[in-house]
Amino acid sequence: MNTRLLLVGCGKMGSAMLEGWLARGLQASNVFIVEQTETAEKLEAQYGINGVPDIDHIREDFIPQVVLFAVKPQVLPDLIDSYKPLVRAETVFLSVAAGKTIDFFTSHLGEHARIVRAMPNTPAAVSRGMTVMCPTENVSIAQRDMCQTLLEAVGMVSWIEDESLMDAVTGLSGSGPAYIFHLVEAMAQAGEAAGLPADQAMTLARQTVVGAGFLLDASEESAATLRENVTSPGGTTAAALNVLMDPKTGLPELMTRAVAAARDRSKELAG
Ligand SMILES: NC(=O)C1=CN([C@@H]2O[C@H](COP(=O)(O)OP(=O)(O)OC[C@H]3O[C@@H](n4cnc5c(N)ncnc54)[C@H](OP(=O)(O)O)[C@@H]3O)[C@@H](O)[C@H]2O)C=CC1
Ligand SMILES: O=C(O)[C@@H]1CCC=N1
Repeated sequence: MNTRLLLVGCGKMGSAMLEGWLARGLQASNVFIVEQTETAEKLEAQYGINGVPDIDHIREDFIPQVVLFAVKPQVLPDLIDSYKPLVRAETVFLSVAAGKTIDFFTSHLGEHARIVRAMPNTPAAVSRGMTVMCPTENVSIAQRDMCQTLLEAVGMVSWIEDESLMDAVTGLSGSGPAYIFHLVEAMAQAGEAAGLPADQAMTLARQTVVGAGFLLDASEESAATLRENVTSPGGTTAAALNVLMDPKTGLPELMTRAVAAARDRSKELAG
């Protein structure tokens, strides 16, 4: 947790990771954050971290080991070239931007730049994230280990060699937390439709998803077995699952389309 880190963009995903790292002992003095002026000032007040409005304001003797791009993919083309002076063997560029390919980074930063394309998710804020990473060949073992340590501090890490899978990763675990939050909304809405008061329906939906998540985490059983444990033959759950598991109109079909839509959007964001 002593990595010298330059965090470019500290919005929802950047701050989710940062909060996880600070909770794990990342030293604020080892971090610079590039953000719009007002946000930089707020972050400085909130975390005691050096916040600067652009790369030109970084202390000259600050040589980052990791430059983490956590800005929207759409703004990356405008700012990426200004980071070229930071290219050196000891610096790895870690991007979490959806869709932005390794080719995009090498075309702007040059072939010598060491790049790791990553896809985390927001549960990183509570150290329960899922991050998948894909490195360029020139990323050293030590640099891979450094990225692994950073991201492992905020959840689980997995590496892939085939970069083309990053779009599917984005569609599943990158965007996935939103599907679960929407499930809570849908369950609450359904509870209301079944006759419960709105606030009670939301409490029940929320706690059911939280409880099921904890059970999944604590148990060594598969998701299928945990589902079966709830399902009495001829009972209420079976009646609901007949609807949810319908091969034509059920959740698997709907989820397949949702993940494919996210995957396809990730491909488009490559630009
Ligand atoms: N949110 C998520 O669940 C996940 C997001 N990602 C990826 O993370 C990246 C960030 O997404 P997210 O955090 O949701 O987006 P946000 O808009 O919340 O965060 C981006 C931040 O970057 C700031 N910013 C804009 N321009 C610059 C600049 N030139 N220099 C420095 N900072 C700048 C924005 O400031 P301002 O708002 O003032 O413009 C904002 O605070 C995206 O590429 C996304 O694909 C990956 C996995 C999950
Ligand atoms: O919605 C997005 O584009 C980003 C990438 C994954 C999650 N959020």
